[in-house]
Amino acid sequence: MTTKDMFANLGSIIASLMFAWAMFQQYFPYQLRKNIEKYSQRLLRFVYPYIQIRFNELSGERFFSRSEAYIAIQTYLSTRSSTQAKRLKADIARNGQTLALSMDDHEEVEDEFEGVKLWWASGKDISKSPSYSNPEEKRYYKLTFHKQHRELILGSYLNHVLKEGKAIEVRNRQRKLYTNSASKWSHVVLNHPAKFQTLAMEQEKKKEIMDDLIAFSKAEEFYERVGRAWKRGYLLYGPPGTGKSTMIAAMANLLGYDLYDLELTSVKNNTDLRKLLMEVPNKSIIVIEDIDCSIDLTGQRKGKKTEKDEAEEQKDPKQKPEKEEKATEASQVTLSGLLNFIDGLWSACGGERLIVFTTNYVEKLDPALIRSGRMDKHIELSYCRFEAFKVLARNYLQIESHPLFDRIRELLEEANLSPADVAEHLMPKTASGDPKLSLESLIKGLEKAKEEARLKAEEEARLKAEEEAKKIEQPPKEQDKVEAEEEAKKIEQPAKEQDKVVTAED
Ligand SMILES: Nc1ncnc2c1ncn2[C@@H]1O[C@H](COP(=O)(O)OP(=O)(O)OP(=O)(O)O)[C@@H](O)[C@H]1O
Ligand SMILES: [Mg+2]
Repeated sequence: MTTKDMFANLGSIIASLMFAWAMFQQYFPYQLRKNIEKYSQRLLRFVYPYIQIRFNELSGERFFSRSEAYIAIQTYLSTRSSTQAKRLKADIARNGQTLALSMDDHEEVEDEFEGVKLWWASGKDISKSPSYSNPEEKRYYKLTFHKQHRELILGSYLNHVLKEGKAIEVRNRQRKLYTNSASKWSHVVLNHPAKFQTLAMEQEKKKEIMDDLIAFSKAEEFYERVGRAWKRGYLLYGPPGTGKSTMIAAMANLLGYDLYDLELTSVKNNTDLRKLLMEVPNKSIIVIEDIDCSIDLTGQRKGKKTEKDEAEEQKDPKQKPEKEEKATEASQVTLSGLLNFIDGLWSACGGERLIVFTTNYVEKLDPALIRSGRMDKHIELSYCRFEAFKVLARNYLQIESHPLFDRIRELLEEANLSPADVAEHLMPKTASGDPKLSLESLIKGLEKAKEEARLKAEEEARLKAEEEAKKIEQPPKEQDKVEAEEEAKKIEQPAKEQDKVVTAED
C-alpha cells in the first residue's frame, strides 16, 4: 500500500468515526449516553493500567484564583517543555525581565523520577456558557503514570515537583529591598549587581563564606533533626568602605533572598520591633547596619559614641545631619528586646532566615549580642591587601598583571587603604582607560596613606609620652580619686536623663 492510499484510508476511517460519534450524541438519550460513558470508563479501568491526575489552573469556588500547584507545575515543566515540546507558549515571566516558556495546549512532555517514566500533558476545557465567574477556557495539566508506581508518584514525586517549581520561581523572581519606616515595611526592586566573584577579598575566605551560605540554604533537614530554628546570624565588621554592605547584597543575590534592611532608630518600641520581625517571610536576610549606632546598648555607650561621632563629624561634615537625626529620635527598642526576638518568639515561626549585623567597631558591641548561637559567624572585612587588589584590578582594569604590581604589593602591606578607596583610584582616568594611569594614581594614594599613618603614629607616641610624664608628676592616689569622682557623676545621671539633655540641646 502506498503512502497516498494509507492516508486516504485513514481519512475515511476518521470520517466514519466522527459520523458515528455525531449519531451517538444526537440519537442516544442523555441518560443512556451517561451510562454508556460510565460503564466504558469502568471497563477501561480493567484494561488500562495507567493513572491520571488532573491539576486545574483555576481554583476556588468561583474560579477566581490561579492554583498554586498549577503555577508550580508550570514552572517545573518549563525547562522540559522548552527542550521537548514542539509548540510552546511564551510570556513575560513574573520577574518582569525574562521570557517564561510553557508548553502550548494539548502538548505532552515526558519526565523521569527515580527511574520511573511519566507524562505531563496540557489541555483546556471550553465552557459553553461562559460568565464572569465561569471563564470560557479552563486550562489544566494532566499527569499520567503506571499504577504500579502509585505510591512513589503520589508521595515523593509530587512533593518534588511542587518544591522544585517553587524553588525555580524563587530563583527567577525579582529580589526586593524592604525598608521600614516606623512599624511598616515598604519595598523597592533590588537591583544590586554585587556578586561574590567581584568582591575583593582573599579567595579562601570568600569560598568559606559562600560554602557556609549555600550549606545553610540546603540544611532544612539538618535543622529539623537537631531541633534548631532554621536561621543563622552573621556579624560583618571592619572599617568603612571594606565591603560590608556590598557583601550583604552579594549574599542576597547568591541565595535569591529578599533583603529586609531594619532601621532600628525608627522603630518606636519592642512591640513594633516584634511586629516588623514577625512579618519577615522565609528566604530573607534581615540586615541591621551599624548596630553600635542604632541601638543604645547601655547607658555609658551613648556617651562614648557621641565623642566618637564628633570626631567623625569633624573628618566628614557630610555625615553630621544624619547622625544628629539619629540622636534626636528617642527609640525605646532595648538590647534585651532585640535579643529576645532573635532567639525567642520570632525564631520559632518559619525558617530560612539570615540575620546580618554590621559594625565598624566590633570591640564596642555587647558580648550578649555577639555570643555564638546568636551571631554564628563573625566575618572581618579589612583593608585591601594584594590578593583583594588583584580582584579589583581584574574587575576595573581587566588586567591580571602589570609591571607596577610589585610596587603596589609592597605598599599595600604597609599602608591601610579600604577596597572602596582602591576602587576609586582604579576608576578609568581617560577615555582610553589606560591602566597605567590608574595604577600610578593608586601608588600615589598609597604613599600618601603611608605617610599619614607615619605622622599619626608619631603624634600618638608624643601624646602618650606627655601623658606618662603627667602621671609621674601627679601622685597615683590623687589621680584615682579624680577618676572615681567622674564615674560617680556618670552613675548619678541616668541614661534616659542623658538622652533628654541631648534632645533638648538639639
Ligand atoms: N571588598 C570589596 N570588593 C569590591 N568592592 C568593594 C569592596 N569594598 C568596598 N567596595 C566598593 O566600595 C563601595 C563601598 O563599599 P560598602 O558600602 O560595601 O562598604 P561598607 O563596608 O559597607 O562601608 P560602611 O562601613 O561605611 O557602611 C562599594 O560601592 C564597592 O564598590
Ligand atoms: Mg555599609
